[in-house]
Amino acid sequence: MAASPRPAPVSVVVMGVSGTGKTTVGVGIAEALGCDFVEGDDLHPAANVEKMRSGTPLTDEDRWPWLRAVAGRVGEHEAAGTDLVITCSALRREYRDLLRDGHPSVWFAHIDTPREVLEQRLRERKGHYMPGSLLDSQLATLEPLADDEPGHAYTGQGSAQQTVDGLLAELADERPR
Ligand SMILES: Nc1ncnc2c1ncn2[C@@H]1O[C@H](COP(=O)(O)OP(=O)(O)O)[C@@H](O)[C@H]1O
Ligand SMILES: O=C(O)[C@H](O)[C@@H](O)[C@H](O)[C@H](O)COP(=O)(O)O
Repeated sequence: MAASPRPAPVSVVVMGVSGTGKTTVGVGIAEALGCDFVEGDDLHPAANVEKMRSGTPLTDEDRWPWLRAVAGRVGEHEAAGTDLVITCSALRREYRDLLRDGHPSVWFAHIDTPREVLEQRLRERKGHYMPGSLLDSQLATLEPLADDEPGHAYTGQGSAQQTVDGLLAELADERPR
């Protein structure tokens, strides 16, 4: 009997504004899928990190090299045929189009969290370069997923585990493994 074909790999890009839970939830999704997790924040050029640390929002020009680095990681996993979970705010449609270009594995998991919850999380988060003062610009830049983009938006208001489970259920529905 012929072996059943392996499912095509999926690259879950966990997206949304700062403090929405990308890292926390992304780690949980990767554990459930049994795949690699990549922290997209670690792929920023050092100058971007310093800019954010000093309270200045990034521009499109600042973001392009970072987005290309994220896309590069997706490409590596596609070439290896392995699943991946990677965090990347991917705030604008144009950024997501870059990530998806030539990368059919990409599936966006948008964690959508109300502003007041975000403010509290950023106030309480320790040891991160991103100041809460950049939340306004993050929210102003965010363009929600459009209907023709692969992925799903899920509320980040519940527990992290609820968000992990909700996004995994949507993924299973849209990209059966
Ligand atoms: N329900 C929740 N979902 C995700 N993160 C939460 C939740 N409740 C509290 N947090 C906390 O919110 C902060 C921001 O989460 P983080 O994963 O760093 O977000 P992001 O990567 O999107 O900036 C962390 O300190 C995290 O522990
Ligand atoms: O495009 C951007 O403006 C940044 O990439 C930003 O969206 C990202 O969120 C930061 O790297 C902060 O990191 P956290 O999202 O983990 O707070």
